[in-house]
Amino acid sequence: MDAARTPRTGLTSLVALWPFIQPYRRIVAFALCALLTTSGLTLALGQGVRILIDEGFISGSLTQLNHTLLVLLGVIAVMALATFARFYWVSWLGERVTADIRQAVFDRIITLHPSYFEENRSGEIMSRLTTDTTLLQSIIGSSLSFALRSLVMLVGGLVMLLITNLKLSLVVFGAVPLVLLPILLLGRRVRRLSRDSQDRIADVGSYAGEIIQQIKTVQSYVRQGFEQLAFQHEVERAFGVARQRIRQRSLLLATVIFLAFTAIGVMVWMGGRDVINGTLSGGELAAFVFYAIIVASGVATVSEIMGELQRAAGATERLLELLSAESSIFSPAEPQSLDTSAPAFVRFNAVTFHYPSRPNHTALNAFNLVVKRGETVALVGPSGAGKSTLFELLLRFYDPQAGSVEMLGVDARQADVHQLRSRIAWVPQQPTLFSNDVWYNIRYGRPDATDDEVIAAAKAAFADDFIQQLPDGYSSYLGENGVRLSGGQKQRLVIARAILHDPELLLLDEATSALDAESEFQVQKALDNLTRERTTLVIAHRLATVRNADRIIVLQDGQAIAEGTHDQLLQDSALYQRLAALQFNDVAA
Ligand SMILES: Nc1ncnc2c1ncn2[C@@H]1O[C@H](COP(=O)(O)OP(=O)(O)OP(=O)(O)O)[C@@H](O)[C@H]1O
Repeated sequence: MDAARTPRTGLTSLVALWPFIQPYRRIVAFALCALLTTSGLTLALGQGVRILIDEGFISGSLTQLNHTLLVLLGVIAVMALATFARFYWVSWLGERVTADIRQAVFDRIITLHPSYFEENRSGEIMSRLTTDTTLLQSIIGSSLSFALRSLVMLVGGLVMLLITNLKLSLVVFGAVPLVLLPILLLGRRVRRLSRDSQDRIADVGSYAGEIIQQIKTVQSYVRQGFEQLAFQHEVERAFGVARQRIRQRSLLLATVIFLAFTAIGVMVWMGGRDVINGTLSGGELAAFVFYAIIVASGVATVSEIMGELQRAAGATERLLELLSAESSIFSPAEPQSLDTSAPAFVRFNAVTFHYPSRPNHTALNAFNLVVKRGETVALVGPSGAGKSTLFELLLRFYDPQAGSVEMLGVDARQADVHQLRSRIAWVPQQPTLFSNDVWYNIRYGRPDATDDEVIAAAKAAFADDFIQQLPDGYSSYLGENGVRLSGGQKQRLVIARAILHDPELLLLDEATSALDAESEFQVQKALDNLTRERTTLVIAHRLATVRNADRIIVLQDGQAIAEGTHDQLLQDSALYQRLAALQFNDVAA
């Protein structure tokens, strides 16, 4: 995602995480108690050190020494327990909240209108779902608790410093602005670079994702070398930004440590003079140094974690962007119910439509069509005529800019989207299979179907035979998008899926890729079973299909320019004649 497109709201965007943390308030409270306990006890250790030195060593009392050590051991044991509780619950919180965020983001993505994914690369969205959420997990699950603990220790340490010795404390306080100034200056730069760094990593991910998906094309054109170089470029760009970021952070860290420990050195030197003069006890100086170190490391940790928090703020922003994306396709509050007795199953009323990404290119132009129940209508036309677009509108992936698409007497925009889509089965030109087994893939449109029903559907799609021959039959894993099947087999599987789904309206985009005669024959038989007695709109690429259709619509430039049967159109339409000769190899044409 473009860094410039999202506003940088800084750490305040972390506040937006609260709704996700809020359900676990009790655990937060519990973790905070544990955190306060460990911090408090660590601070108390300083007093232990003082007593140990002043009353144990200096007074030379062995019993006092033993006694002090026992108390100390008790404190250490409680501290260990509280640390366990703090670590466990804080990490738990990180994992839990991240899991919830992932789910919320996915829940949102899956309902978004398809054109959203034309504007945003899927790799980027995936990167948000994985990289950004993982970052949040490490922040909520550890950095935040470190930061809180350091902050508590910092404040507590400062108070204890004041109590222990006022004069020396002033030295420490004098050093604080010196330490804070570089943090503020460098921290801002770290934040900007963090966001850039995340963006570059998302680029790397989406680049690799695309290449892996297209691996066969890449290898067939022997473009591995080129892709390696191109990927290297992406990786190096990401590394370049990351290097700048870590350089700034290292600089930040080194500056802070140098300044903080210089201040401690000066302080020890001054304190040492007071001990020599007898105005300060050895134990007091030791306790003071102890607190000063706590304060210094507190400042260092907080400054380091500031960088982390900035990154988390960036990640949160990116996730929130996704979470607040609104689908432009949704059901009305009170949807009209479909009229199952309506004579026209589908009706396009003067539909004019352009894809959101191409506002100047009309895909459908005042298009009219009525499809009666039970009718099979074939769509024919040159490439880009708008045939697939009709399907996309019927499935309500998009809404037309003018006119209306009606199903069973109701404008698609007034109907319940789920109800509308559940009456349709869409068989796209490229069969889509999920990386799962045959059962899962055939059942996709009707998850509650029994095994027998699945097998019956496979038989009707002439797929049962080849499925039986797969290594594990119906339980065979098909690989990503069914890479382990032939083109004709994939087609028959998706036909089986549609048969099982048993829709009232079938939208069929016949495959153009040529199958061998035997495969073709099998697919054709499967399709016959699928389209029988069903309202069907088919983008036709086969002679048999146009011959069997009740009506053929010839499309050109988003308009229906002719209509009739195959024989009529061969007489009347020059365009149809040409298409028939080319696409259907119809010698009569
Ligand atoms: N997602 C999209 N975004 C932008 N424009 C699109 C999109 N899909 C299709 N188009 C454009 O809309 C017009 C109609 O496309 P459509 O896919 O409906 O044609 P088609 O008749 O199905 O063609 P083909 O037979 O080649 O599949 C074309 O000019 C195409 O470039």
